Amino acid sequence: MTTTTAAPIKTLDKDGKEITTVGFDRFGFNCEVSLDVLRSLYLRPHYVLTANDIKDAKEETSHAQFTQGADYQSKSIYHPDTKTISYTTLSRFPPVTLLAPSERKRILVTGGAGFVGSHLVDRLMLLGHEVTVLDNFFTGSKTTVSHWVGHPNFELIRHDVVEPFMIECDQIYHLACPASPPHYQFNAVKTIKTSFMGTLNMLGLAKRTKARFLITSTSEVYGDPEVHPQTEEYWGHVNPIGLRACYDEGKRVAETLTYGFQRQDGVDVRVARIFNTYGPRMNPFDGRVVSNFVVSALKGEDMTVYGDGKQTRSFQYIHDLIDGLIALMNSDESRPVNIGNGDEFTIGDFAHLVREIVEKVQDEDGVKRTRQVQIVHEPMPSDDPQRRRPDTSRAKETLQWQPRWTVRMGLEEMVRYYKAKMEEGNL
Ligand SMILES: O=C(O)[C@H]1O[C@H](OP(=O)(O)OP(=O)(O)OC[C@H]2O[C@@H](n3ccc(=O)[nH]c3=O)[C@H](O)[C@@H]2O)[C@H](O)[C@@H](O)[C@@H]1O
Repeated sequence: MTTTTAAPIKTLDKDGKEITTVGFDRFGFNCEVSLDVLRSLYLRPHYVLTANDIKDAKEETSHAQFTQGADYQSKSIYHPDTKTISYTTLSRFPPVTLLAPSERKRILVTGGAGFVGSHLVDRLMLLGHEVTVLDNFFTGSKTTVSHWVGHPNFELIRHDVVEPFMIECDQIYHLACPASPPHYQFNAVKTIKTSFMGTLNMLGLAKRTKARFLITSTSEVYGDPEVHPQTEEYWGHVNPIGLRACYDEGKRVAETLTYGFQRQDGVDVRVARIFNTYGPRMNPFDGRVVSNFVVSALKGEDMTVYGDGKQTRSFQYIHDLIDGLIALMNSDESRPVNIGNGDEFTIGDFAHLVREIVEKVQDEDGVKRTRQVQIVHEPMPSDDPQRRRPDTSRAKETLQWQPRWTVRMGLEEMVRYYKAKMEEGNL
């Protein structure tokens, strides 16, 4: 194994201050953890260990620039000659806070093996809580949480939320549902069933256990919005019979159910409306714009912009979202809350930014490009929203939450993550 000598890359927030921790101590719930420890769970500093391969030594150095310190990542060892991969389990788990039994919560995370879920699980585990993950692995993957398997505070259960599930718990984060347009449109009936029956089952569980219930809703409840930016008061503009309806209307009915249980049964509910979010562990093939652009650019393939590229999105980094979800869960705010980043880009401009950042990382790591990737256009999918930007005044006021990560900083980290995956043979 090579020793790492590279100087750490500083991660700066929107105000130019260095980010060394994420989370905060608020609403009686301390969720602050070291960024370095979190990164060691997803940036895989030693993802490849093959005998006498000089290229690997260089890779270790480049990833080490982002992950100084602890290494708690389970190792995936790729053998290029036989195209096989061997996994080792951890000999040691990352240290988790030792909480008094009265402070330790039993937390259920549905969809906990997905992109957002796995980051939430990392945070809750490091904080010392007992975490149970439910996932049917349709879009989630066991590898996202494999570093916790075997830990006494952790349980991973294959279960589809359309079926009831019994457990004793204090908090439920209900995330389970495919979120990328190609995935949720793959089986539209199943998507709406997941939103409706899954939420019904989890609300039933919350009612019985008196657990606090948080649902991750979406900016898609606003449809193709006629109001810009979107506040929580806006009722939306959704085509109820279009291709996106299975997701949009599914989440709208899930919100309706949630407030039904609150009014009728006194269930303690929280509703997060999440705007476009990106980060490591996004399935590289899930078809969303950030992963598509980064993966194409890294592979030297052309990036595809749908339509003329004038439609807009506002991109939030995963750690900001997790901060927002935890703040909302532990606050007293039971109205819907937008969680998103206000930095709005046209998709055309965003493609240029991604290409620039991929080239920067490749230059830093000494990767030679044979040509510059091109930005090409394809027809726009139906009902694609034209503009989207959150008004996050409510989150700022009631949660004292604001996004800290710049889109550029988050993208750089994500590029390094996919670059590692690529060299591991996983892309
Ligand atoms: O990423 C998310 O958080 C959201 O992704 C989707 O919503 P959408 O905004 O359509 O996300 P993308 O599929 O990433 O598309 C964003 C824009 O980029 C365009 N796009 C996408 C992919 C691509 O390769 N090229 C491209 O131009 C799309 O047409 C769209 O205008 C989901 O519907 C949301 O529920 C989810 O929360």
